[in-house]
Formats: sequence, C-alpha cells, structure tokens
Amino acid sequence: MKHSVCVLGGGSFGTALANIMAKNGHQVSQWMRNEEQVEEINLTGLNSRYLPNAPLHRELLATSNLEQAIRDSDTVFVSIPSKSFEQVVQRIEPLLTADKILISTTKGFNPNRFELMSDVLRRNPITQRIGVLSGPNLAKEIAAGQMTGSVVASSDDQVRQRVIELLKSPTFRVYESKDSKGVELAGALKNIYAIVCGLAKALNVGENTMSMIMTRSLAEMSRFAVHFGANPMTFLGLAGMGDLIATCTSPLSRNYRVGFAIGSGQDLNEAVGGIGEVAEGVNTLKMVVDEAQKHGLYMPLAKGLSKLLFDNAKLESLIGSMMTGEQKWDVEFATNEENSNV
Ligand SMILES: NC(=O)C1=CN([C@@H]2O[C@H](COP(=O)(O)OP(=O)(O)OC[C@H]3O[C@@H](n4cnc5c(N)ncnc54)[C@H](O)[C@@H]3O)[C@@H](O)[C@H]2O)C=CC1
Ligand SMILES: O=C(CO)COP(=O)(O)O
Repeated sequence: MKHSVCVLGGGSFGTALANIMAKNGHQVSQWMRNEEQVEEINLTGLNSRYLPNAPLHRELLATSNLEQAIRDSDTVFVSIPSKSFEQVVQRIEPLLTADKILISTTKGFNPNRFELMSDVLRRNPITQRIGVLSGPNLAKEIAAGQMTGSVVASSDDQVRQRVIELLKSPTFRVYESKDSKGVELAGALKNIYAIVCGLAKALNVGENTMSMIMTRSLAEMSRFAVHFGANPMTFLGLAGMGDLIATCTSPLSRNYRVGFAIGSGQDLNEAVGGIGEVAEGVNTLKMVVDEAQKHGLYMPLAKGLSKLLFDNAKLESLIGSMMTGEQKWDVEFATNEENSNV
C-alpha cells in the first residue's frame, strides 16, 4: 500500500529518510523552514548543505507549507533537533487527526524539561499512535546506499508495521522493538560517549582504551536507562551497541567530531561552531549529568566529560575518573547468583 508521508526537518537525517520513502514509491513531502532550500531541492534534486552528494528522488517534494504537508499525510516523521522539537510539535498539533502516526527520529532530550521526544509527542490530545526510530544510521552512509539497520520501537504493532512498510528497502532494514523507553534513551545517551570517544581518538589512545571506553559507556548508558524503566537487553541491539559503535568510531558523527575538535585543543564553542550541524550530545550531557546526580546514578565518564566541557577541568580527570572510580561489576545486569560467581 502506498502512503502519504511528511518528514519535518530539512537536515541530513530527515532528507535521507524522505529519500528512501520517495524511492519506495510513497508520496513524500519534506517540510523545512528555508525557502531557498525548498527551491533548490525541487529544482535540482539536491540538498547541497546537508547531503551534497546524494541525488534525491524526483518525486520527493520539498515544501515550506506546514499545514498542507501535515494535512495530506497519514504518517509524520519528526527529524527536528531536540532544541526545537517541542515548538515544532506545538505548531502541528492543531493539524493532527486520530489516524495519524507520529514517529520521532530525534536523539535527545527536551532542553526545557527532562523528557524525551516521544513524551513531547504524547502530550498531544489527538493521536497516541507514536513510535521512535533509532540505530546506527549515519545519514550520509544511508544516502550513499550503504547497508543499514534501524529499529522502530512502539507498543503499537500497526505503528511498527507502518514504519517498516515505509522504510524497508534493499539497503535499509528495519527491526522491531516494544521497548520505546530503552530505544529512545539509547539513541540520546550514545551521543555523550561519541564526544568522549572523539576526544580520546584525538589523544591517540590505543584500541584497548577505546574498547574499554565504549564498553564502559554501554554500562553507563544502560545503568541510566534501566533506572528510568528501560529493558537492559535493548542495549545489546541496534539502538544501543549498534549506534554506539557507529557513532563512537566514525568521523561522520557530529558528536564524535565535537569530541575530536576538543581533544585537538578547541574549546566547546569553537568545536560546535565548526560542525555547522546539530550535535545533540552537548545538551544531553548537561541534562543526564544533572539527573544522574539527583538519582545517585554512577556515571564517571559522563561526569568527567561534563567537568571537562563545562567546568574547565583537566583531561586527565576524565580518563582518571574512569580508571580510578569505585570498581564496578563488568556486567551488572546478570542475576545476583551469576554476579556472585563472576
Ligand atoms: N544525521 C544523522 O546521521 C542522524 C541524525 N539523527 C537525529 O535526527 C535529528 C535531526 O538531525 P539532523 O537531520 O542530522 O540535523 P541537521 O543539523 O542535519 O539538520 C537539522 C535541521 O533541522 C532544522 N531546524 C532546526 N530548528 C528548526 C525549527 N525551529 N523549525 C524548523 N526546522 C528547524 C534545520 O534547519 C535543519 O534543516 C537529531 O536529533 C539527530 O540526532 C538520527 C540518526 C542519524
Ligand atoms: O545518530 C547518528 C547515527 O546513528 C548520528 O550521529 P551524530 O548526531 O553524532 O552525527
């Protein structure tokens, strides 16, 4: 069945997803603020600022008419950075109907209060057909046709099936999860550790250290997420380990590049300014460290990075806090019996 879809956001990920769905034969409107960008995409089939090397499907329609894009769609993907997510969702609320499906692809927290993007979506009184999409999904690689796996999480089977129907292609495979909390938290939290890994890479640490940092990152992520209701097993999947590997090892990751720039001597403003795209990990770091403090959650890597970025602490404090913090179980979600034997 062919669907009418709206993608909110003219950035790299929104464009990559819109292009897959247009290639799959669905009617796709990609809404963006910038009129010149709309004109460029419709006239040239290119989004030169975000995906300059990805010719877009000729049926992909860019538009700045939000009302029309939402009204004509049965499915809405929100690919707006977390800092603006709430304000955009408030604009579309009067345009929603009970049958519409809403999918967040945004990996971050609402900067206005500690909540995830799906929480923002759930506040609308019209439709609760809501899902989240996450996983190792570097937009430029998707646009280049690299084989990619993603995970759609929703308690609603029809929502999961709709996303699979829209996005499944020879190079884009969509897996399912019912653990929305875990999938969404994994996607947001991994950006913190992408900054840590970019920073470590700039310091030429070896593969042993990188592997230790990534493994302990997964431990911190899942410790935080389980406290807020996630299934720890989710972190063994695409949204957890998968996205952590992709984002912590690739210069295509904006968060990794922020970390690398800082490790190369730039301050935070220079590093973020030099990227020219969103780096969700900076806001996520602030909010997660605050919440971890409130709830007594042990997150030495996140705390050390926060001191480095926001309190001018020395780099050694970050590596040091990981190496000298209180010794923790290697895997802490085994049963007590298994732990006692480890
Ligand atoms: N780029 C990637 O590889 C992936 C990104 N994501 C997530 O997708 C979300 C969107 O990221 P990208 O598309 O990569 O960001 P981007 O930085 O490439 O583009 C952001 C887009 O949002 C638009 N925007 C910002 N504020 C707006 C507002 N108030 N109203 C309307 N439009 C606004 C910008 O104009 C821009 O077109 C982020 O949360 C990111 O973590 C998820 C998976 C992969
Ligand atoms: O989430 C992403 C890949 O899965 C993109 O990561 P960055 O936002 O760090 O570029």
